[in-house]
Amino acid sequence: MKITIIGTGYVGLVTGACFAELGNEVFCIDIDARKIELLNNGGLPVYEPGLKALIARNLQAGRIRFSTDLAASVAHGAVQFIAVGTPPDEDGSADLNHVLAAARAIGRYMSRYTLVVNKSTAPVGTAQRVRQSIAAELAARGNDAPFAVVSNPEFLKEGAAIEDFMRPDRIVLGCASGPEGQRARAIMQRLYAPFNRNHDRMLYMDVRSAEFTKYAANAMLATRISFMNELANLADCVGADIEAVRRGIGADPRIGYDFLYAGCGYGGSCFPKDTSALIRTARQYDQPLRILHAVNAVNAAQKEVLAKKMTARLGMDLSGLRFAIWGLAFKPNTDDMREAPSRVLIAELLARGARVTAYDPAAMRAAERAFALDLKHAPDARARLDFAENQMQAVLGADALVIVTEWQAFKSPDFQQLRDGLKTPLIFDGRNLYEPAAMRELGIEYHTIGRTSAGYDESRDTA
Ligand SMILES: NC(=O)C1=CN([C@@H]2O[C@H](COP(=O)(O)OP(=O)(O)OC[C@H]3O[C@@H](n4cnc5c(N)ncnc54)[C@H](O)[C@@H]3O)[C@@H](O)[C@H]2O)C=CC1
Ligand SMILES: O=C(O)[C@H]1O[C@H](OP(=O)(O)OP(=O)(O)OC[C@H]2O[C@@H](n3ccc(=O)[nH]c3=O)[C@H](O)[C@@H]2O)[C@H](O)[C@@H](O)[C@@H]1O
Repeated sequence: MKITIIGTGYVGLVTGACFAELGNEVFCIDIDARKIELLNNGGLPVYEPGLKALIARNLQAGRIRFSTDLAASVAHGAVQFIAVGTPPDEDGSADLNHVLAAARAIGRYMSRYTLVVNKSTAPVGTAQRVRQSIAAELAARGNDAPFAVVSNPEFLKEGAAIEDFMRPDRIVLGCASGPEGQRARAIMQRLYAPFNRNHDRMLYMDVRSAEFTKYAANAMLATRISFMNELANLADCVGADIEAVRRGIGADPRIGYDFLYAGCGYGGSCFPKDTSALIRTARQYDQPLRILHAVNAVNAAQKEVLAKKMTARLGMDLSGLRFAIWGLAFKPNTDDMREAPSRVLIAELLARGARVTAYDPAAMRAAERAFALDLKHAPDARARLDFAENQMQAVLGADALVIVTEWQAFKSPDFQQLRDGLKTPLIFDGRNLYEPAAMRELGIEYHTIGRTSAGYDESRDTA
């Protein structure tokens, strides 16, 4: 099938590359000429495992191409995917400017039946606005080419994007009813057929429900994390081990094990933005989402938890101390620094006078850019932040190690070397990577998120 993808970010690139891999002819377009040039030269604007090779293979086979030429790209596809960003507006709502600009471009250049598929995460009612934008452009040039707009939200995770796309749990498709919807549905069914060989993963629904489903999914996942983070903080107080609790509740199939890891808060471009956008939608309808407000507030506080544990142990004034930070990206296997908990932690440590040496396997360059921005008005603090070439170098002579992202390479380090490298054998772990008992045996003072049970002093209990 001939497919156009508008927007070559995480979602557009993965969607385009995966459809090309299945034999489709894919035309990817972006307004960012630098990105397109990079892609045409074999580069990749994002770090995503496996994506570079997948794109290279399909570029060579002539099944995918990249351009800034809107007219040519719209002329190419019978199916046009919109996969542009929907960043938060100042009031937290989703900014639809990019989506509607893409819609107008389609309306400006299409000349035959076109199926427009919105993959960007956008509030209920967006497909309707996309439809209106296209219709207005068509009318302006007296063209009556037929088209349909469907909603096909994306559920991939960064770091596992290709696997998620190629083996989706479900493919949500929101179509209108009637013959127009039937035609769109048949095309999408054909396009996604290779994903449905063993069992049908397509979930058909009306457009507004599909749009809503995307926000509901992210809100549910964010809620699970904030819920566990609150329980972890309480577990620290009562002397319970949140890991044991996670296993204990996860064994109930009604709860399940996934997305119950306590930590130093969720980040990324999606949970923070999508929960805020849903809250904003609810406010518009005077139907406040009280739980989601709490989810966001808990997450904001959780990003401060590591710094709080550090000041409780080391005092409020951290000047004269140097901390090694392992992990800067908001999660492993990505270089994405958007809303990363490391940004809150490092800003706080620097504000308290500390020096910081940070290391991340993939996000160093992105981090340098992020901190240049965050610390624009604090050159003195910026001067106390540097980056190490590897994880052990960061640790050498540091007063403590702080773990913020759970990269595989941090899970089994040489603990003797780690202990000997640190000036003080002290670890603050925001991702609960190690067994507290093993750390005790090694003579390392180990602070976790909700795992202090073994060191709990029962004499603290009141009658
Ligand atoms: N990043 C992720 O893991 C996921 C993101 N989403 C959603 O997918 C959408 C896209 O997200 P990302 O790929 O992360 O965004 P991104 O910011 O990485 O990429 C968006 C791209 O769209 C381009 N663009 C903007 N306006 C354009 C226009 N008028 N014409 C052509 N290109 C244009 C930008 O230059 C940029 O390259 C968002 O709504 C996001 O919430 C959904 C699931 C997963
Ligand atoms: O809409 C989106 O863009 C995407 O948002 C998330 O994907 P992503 O943000 O890439 O990454 P996640 O793996 O969900 O992690 C998000 C954050 O939650 C944190 N997290 C995750 C799981 C957990 O148990 N505990 C926890 O603290 C991670 O450290 C990370 O900071 C969703 O998982 C995807 O399904 C969705 O498509």
